[in-house]
Amino acid sequence: MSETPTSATSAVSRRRLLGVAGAGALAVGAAGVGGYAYGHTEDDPGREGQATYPFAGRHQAGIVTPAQDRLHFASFDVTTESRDDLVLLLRAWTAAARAMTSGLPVGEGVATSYDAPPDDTGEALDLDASGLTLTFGFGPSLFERNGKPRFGLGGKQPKALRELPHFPADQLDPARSNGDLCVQACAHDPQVAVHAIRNLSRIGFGTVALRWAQLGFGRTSSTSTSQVTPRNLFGFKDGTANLKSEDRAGIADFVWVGEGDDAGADWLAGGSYLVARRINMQIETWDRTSLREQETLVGRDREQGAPLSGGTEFSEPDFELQGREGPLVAMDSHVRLAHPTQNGGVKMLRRGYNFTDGSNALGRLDAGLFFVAFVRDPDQHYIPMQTRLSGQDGLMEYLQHTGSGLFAVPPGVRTKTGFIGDTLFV
Ligand SMILES: C=CC1=C(C)c2cc3[nH]c(cc4nc(cc5[nH]c(cc1n2)c(C)c5CCC(=O)O)C(CCC(=O)O)=C4C)c(C)c3C=C
Ligand SMILES: [Fe+2]
Repeated sequence: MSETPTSATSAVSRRRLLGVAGAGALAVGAAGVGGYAYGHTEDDPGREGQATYPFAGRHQAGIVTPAQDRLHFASFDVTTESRDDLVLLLRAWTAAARAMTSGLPVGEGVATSYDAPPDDTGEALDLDASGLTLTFGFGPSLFERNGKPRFGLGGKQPKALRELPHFPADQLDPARSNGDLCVQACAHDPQVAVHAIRNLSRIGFGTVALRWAQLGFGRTSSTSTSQVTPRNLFGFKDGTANLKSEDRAGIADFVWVGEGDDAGADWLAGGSYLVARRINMQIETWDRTSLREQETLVGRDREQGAPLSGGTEFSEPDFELQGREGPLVAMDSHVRLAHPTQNGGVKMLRRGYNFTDGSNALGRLDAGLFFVAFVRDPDQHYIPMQTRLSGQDGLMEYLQHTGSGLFAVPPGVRTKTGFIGDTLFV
């Protein structure tokens, strides 16, 4: 559905661009590809299936951008203690991100010395930008480790940027959790997303080390009303009641960090917080559960995604409506516990993906949902809801949270000389 590029100019492969423009003329050629130049529209999330989304802007791309179908998420640890080296890396990542999101190869592409490795690893050379967005975040450990400030960032750590607390039933694997930096790469084509993380990782050699990574397929949320609601691995429509980019007031209230939200971290204004949770789903047990039980646990019907209180997919659930055995939308159903009316009016922008990572020792699928959400304040807009769900949600019987991370997502790069995180480092 989202695989078809809608922009004729941007459906041009990197190889053709090199052929036409030549390596030395890349910057000129790039301006015509869309997105590489600074012609972005402030706050415009773009259309579903677009082949290029602008990299520069007031906010980073990949948040309100219509969720692409593929994900490669990576978390890195910084291996240097030099602030200058870290800033050099962020500058180099910015240049590479500008190029790759425009459908261009990294650096000089393949047209470098025969005696040296090419700047770009090459597997995306025949592909266009494929709607690639790269969204960067900073973990709490970038600011402080073992009680000591790092990189001169003492005093700049946002108050809400702490490791997420232990939630009931968490079974977190430290090797799949946290990290100093994160990059969310989303694209229509998985090879483009993987190419992006691989090249950023390669550029970072000697400065950062990959800590953990997650591939995702099949978005589990819509972030625009123009998108069809996808399904998760339980077979249910997921994303129906998600916060959508067309809800400008909702996005302003619940996604973007505002000026003055945190006086000690004004650099984060225009940014957001990214919550990542790797949630394993007991697929085999679910597949032996009756449809009645499945729908009761979710609070919606499987076919249409309509609330069990009646109506169609986008009808508002009626939590008061009683059936023969109690409320039609059960007290411990996922939808009731996650609904804004049960959470002090809180709405959330979810942007997760299905995943399968082979099978486990019991011969069961190691599969689930890589939950990603962007929130303005994790203390108000994520932690209370997760506490409620982890403790009371009937679905938890089928879920295991195995990975976790919280990252502050700086605002977008706004100037030609700007770089990711420049509001924090300059
Ligand atoms: C803490 C936040 C949430 C986690 C973690 C989470 C995991 C999770 N969700 C599903 C399946 C569905 N979730 C649905 C709705 C929904 N989920 C959350 C939050 C979390 N989900 C919210 C805020 C909502 C919207 C509630 C509302 O306003 O009605 C749905 C219904 C369809 C929809 O509205 O998106 C499904 C289905 C799974 C399987 C899962 C963990 C693996
Ligand atoms: Fe959910």
